[in-house]
Amino acid sequence: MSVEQHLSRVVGTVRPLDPLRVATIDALGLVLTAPVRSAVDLPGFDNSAMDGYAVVAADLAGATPDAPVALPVLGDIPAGDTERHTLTAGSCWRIMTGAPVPEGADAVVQVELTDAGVQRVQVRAEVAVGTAVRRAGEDVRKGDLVLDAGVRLLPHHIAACVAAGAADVEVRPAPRVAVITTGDELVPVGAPLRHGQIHDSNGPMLAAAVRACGAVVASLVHVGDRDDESLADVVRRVAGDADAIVTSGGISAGAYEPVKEAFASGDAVRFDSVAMQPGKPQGFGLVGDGVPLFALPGNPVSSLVSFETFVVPALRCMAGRDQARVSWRASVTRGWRSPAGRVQLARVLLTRSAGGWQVEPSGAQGSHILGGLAAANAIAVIAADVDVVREGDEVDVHLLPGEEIPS
Ligand SMILES: Nc1nc2c(c(=O)[nH]1)N[C@H]1C(S)=C(S)[C@@H](COP(=O)(O)OP(=O)(O)OC[C@H]3O[C@@H](n4cnc5c(N)ncnc54)[C@H](O)[C@@H]3O)O[C@H]1N2
Ligand code: MOO
Repeated sequence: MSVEQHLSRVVGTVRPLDPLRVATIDALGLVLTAPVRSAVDLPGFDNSAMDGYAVVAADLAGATPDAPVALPVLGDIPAGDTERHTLTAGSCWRIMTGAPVPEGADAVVQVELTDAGVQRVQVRAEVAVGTAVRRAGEDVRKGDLVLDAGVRLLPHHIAACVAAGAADVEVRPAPRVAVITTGDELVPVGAPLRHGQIHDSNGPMLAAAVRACGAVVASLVHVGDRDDESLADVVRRVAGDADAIVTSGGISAGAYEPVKEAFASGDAVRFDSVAMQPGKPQGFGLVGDGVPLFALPGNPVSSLVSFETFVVPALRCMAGRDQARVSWRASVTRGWRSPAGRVQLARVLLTRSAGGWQVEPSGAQGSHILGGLAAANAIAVIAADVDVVREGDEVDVHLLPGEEIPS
C-alpha cells in the first residue's frame, strides 16, 4: 500500500467533530462553525482618544500660543465614569482616554496643547470639530458580522469576539487523543533501568505531538503484557472520552505483538504494510462507537513520522482545519541513501542561506536513531524510485510538528 492510499483511507474515514459552544477565552486555535455577530456598537459610546479637555470646538476659535483661550473646567471624566455629563458652551471637562465624551462637546483638545489647568485651563490651539473623538459605532455596528464561520481563532480574533460581547462561541472542539504505549521493555523516565529495559519515550513524544498540533491529550497510558487490564480493555475504557486513539508498538512480525493480537479477530482495525521508510507497519480502523485508532510502529522515529504523516491530517480534519502543509524545495548539501521501492521520509536539517533553502541529513536514518531525530527540524520526502540522494539534488521538505521556519 502506498502512503497516499493509506492516507486517503484515514482522511476518508475520520469526520469533523460535532460543534460545541465554548467560552471565548478557551477557544484559541479552534475553528468557528457559526458566524460571530456583534451584540453591541463598537465603540459603544462617543469617547475620547486623548487625555485632555472635552470642548466645543468653536469656543477655541483664534486660540494660539500667544493668545490662549481660557475655559473653566467643570470637573473630571475618567475612563469608567458611568455618569452622563453635559457640557455648556464656554466651559470644558477634563477627560481621559476612553472616557465618555459629555453631551454637547464636539472635540477633545489634548493636554499637551494646554497649561494642564485643573479649575481653569489655558488652551493654546484651535481644534476642528471631531478632533480626538472616537464615534459610537464607527468600528462595528450592533448586528454586524465580526468573524465568519471557518475562521480559526487566534488572539486577535478572540479580542474582537470579546469586544463584540461574545462570551462564548460555537467551534469544532480540539480533538481529545488517548495515547497508549505497549512493550514490556518500557519503564517511565526517572525509574532505574534494568538490563534490557528502556525509557518509554514514545508516550511523552506522542503526547507532545498531540499538543503541538492543537489537540488535547485525553489520557497517556502504558500497557504491559502482564498487566491486569488487557490492551483491549484499556482501549475500550479510554475510547469513552477520546476522539482518537494512538498506540505505539506491537504491530510487526514478532511473537509478542499485543496491538495486532488485540484486534486480530475483528476487522475493525486493519494492519497494512505501507511503502514508506520509516513507518512500514501501520494499523488503522474504528473502535468502540467509531473512534479512530491509529496503531503506529514502536520504533521512535517511525512512530513520530507516522504520527505526522497520518495522524496530524486526521486531527486537522476533525478540528475542521484544512490539510494544507507548507513544503519547500531545498537543495541537498550532503547526500544519503534511500531504500528502493519505499518513499523515504528522511530526517534532515533545513537551513536558509543566501543561496536559498538547503538540507543535509541530521544523522543516520535508522528508525531507532533518536539523536538524529532530535537534531532534525524537517522531513525530506524522497520518492520510492530514488535510491541515492545526491549533493545538489532538489528535494521536497516540510517541518516537523511544532518546528518554526529557520531564520
Ligand atoms: N521480522 C520483522 N521484524 C520487524 C519488521 C518486519 O517487517 N519483520 N519490521 C520492523 C519495522 S520496519 C518496525 S518500524 C518495527 C515495528 O515494530 P512494532 O511496531 O511491533 O514495535 P515494537 O516491536 O514494540 O518496538 C520496536 C522498537 O521500538 C522500541 N519502542 C517501542 N515502544 C517504545 C516506546 N514507547 N518508547 C521508546 N522505544 C520504544 C522497542 O523497544 C523496539 O526497539 O518492527 C521491525 N521489526
Ligand atoms: O518501517 Mo520501520 O518504521 O522502518 O523502522
